[in-house]
Amino acid sequence: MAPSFTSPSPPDNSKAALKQLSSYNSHLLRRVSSHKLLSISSTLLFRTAILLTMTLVLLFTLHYPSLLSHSLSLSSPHPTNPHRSLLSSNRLQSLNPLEIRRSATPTRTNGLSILVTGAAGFVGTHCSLALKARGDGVLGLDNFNSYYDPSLKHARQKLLHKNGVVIVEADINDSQLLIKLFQLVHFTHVLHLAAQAGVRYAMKSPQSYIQSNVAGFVSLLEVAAKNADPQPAIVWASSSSVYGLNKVSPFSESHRTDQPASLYAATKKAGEEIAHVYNHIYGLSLTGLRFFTVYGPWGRPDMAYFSFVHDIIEGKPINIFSNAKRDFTYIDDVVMGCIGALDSAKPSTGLPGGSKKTGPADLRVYNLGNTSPVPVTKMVSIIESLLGKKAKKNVVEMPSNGDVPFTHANVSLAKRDFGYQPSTDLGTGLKQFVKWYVDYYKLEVISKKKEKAQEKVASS
Ligand SMILES: O=C(O)[C@H]1O[C@H](OP(=O)(O)OP(=O)(O)OC[C@H]2O[C@@H](n3ccc(=O)[nH]c3=O)[C@H](O)[C@@H]2O)[C@H](O)[C@@H](O)[C@@H]1O
Repeated sequence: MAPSFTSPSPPDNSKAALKQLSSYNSHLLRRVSSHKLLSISSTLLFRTAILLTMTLVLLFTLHYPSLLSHSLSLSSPHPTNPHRSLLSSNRLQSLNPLEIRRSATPTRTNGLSILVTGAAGFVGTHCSLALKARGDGVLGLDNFNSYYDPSLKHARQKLLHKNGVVIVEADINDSQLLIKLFQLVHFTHVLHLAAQAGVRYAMKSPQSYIQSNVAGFVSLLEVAAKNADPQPAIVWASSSSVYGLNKVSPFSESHRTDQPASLYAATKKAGEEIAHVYNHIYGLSLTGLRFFTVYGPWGRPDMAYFSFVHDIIEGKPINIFSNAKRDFTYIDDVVMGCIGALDSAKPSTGLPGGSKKTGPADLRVYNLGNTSPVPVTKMVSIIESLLGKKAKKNVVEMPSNGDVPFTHANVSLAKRDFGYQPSTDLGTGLKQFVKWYVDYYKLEVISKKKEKAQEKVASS
């Protein structure tokens, strides 16, 4: 009998087998489709993640271009700080365009519109007041740093505010903010006085000099050359200290300035070279003013005459560097010099957007001194007689900390070009300073007394 290949007739449990098979199939199908689903969804997830990342990067770039521009265009020695951009955008939002424009708009025909950097500083305050008083538009900028008591800077700010000058609180390294200011106002001029001052402090805090006097200056020049429309004429504060170890006296602008004695002097000299570059490439009109030991009311507490008055009143000893002489220059004379430099500056010749200049522009440098050096010992005896009190004097050797033994300005160039003629001798100028000092600090004492009296009333 041939083997029968006929399958045995299905057993009776065929239905159960079918059920099993279909359940197996559907299980398989479910596994397959869940695998498919898994791979599809993971692809989707991957793509969505990429899309999301790209969107975020795009949004970030659009929102914070300052991060990129800082790292690309600023030659700041400091690493880019993301907080700075956030700070900048906060400051941008807090700007009041109406107030800014009102402050910067001249009130006389053909008046200038001037951005004064370092407006809460000593020279900045006096210049801003004088410019505003003659009908120019003035907007101040200051970072109110704590190199010396910021309350004095705020008191100067109050004075300026009373006289219609607004100060924007910001750093000159904040290029986004500078750009915004130049968008709001078509400044005809910049009086750039913001700087890290002080000769001897450079040994303690060298980086602050680089940040303000080099990087900050470049930041301002970049914006003035590339973003301002029209490009403003810029007058800025250099220093007598650029003469360094020069022995030829009186100091004239043609003398050598390649031997600075301090980092402060070196950064001011660097500023003069940087000015040359921006004048050469972009046609910025640039005038550097070499100030000679400027003093007067609302002055800087870090300077010798100021601290001597303070210490003599307090009965504290003072150190006098033997044989030191300075061409002390009174603030009102310096203000006249700054205004003369602003008025005589020819316009910049570059086109906005950083295109090359259309012709040569002004590149000038002037001494603003008093032409009459006085020994520091003499300065102290004038203060003693004004205060009616003797100083406790320690006459010591001049320490080697960047100081130079003497300064003496030849100002014939400034006289020729804008009529600069200093007219205040040290005795007259110090008298004005002491008068201010007594008034200013007496008011403080009175207000403290009042405060105490009020506290007593409140506690009783
Ligand atoms: O002409 C300038 O370019 C510079 O003038 C001043 O620098 P400086 O002349 O050193 O002014 P002070 O610090 O007020 O010193 C005045 C004189 O007093 C002397 N001095 C200073 C301090 C001290 O304790 N004792 C002392 O005899 C100094 O040697 C100097 O001869 C400013 O502080 C700088 O910011 C400015 O740029």
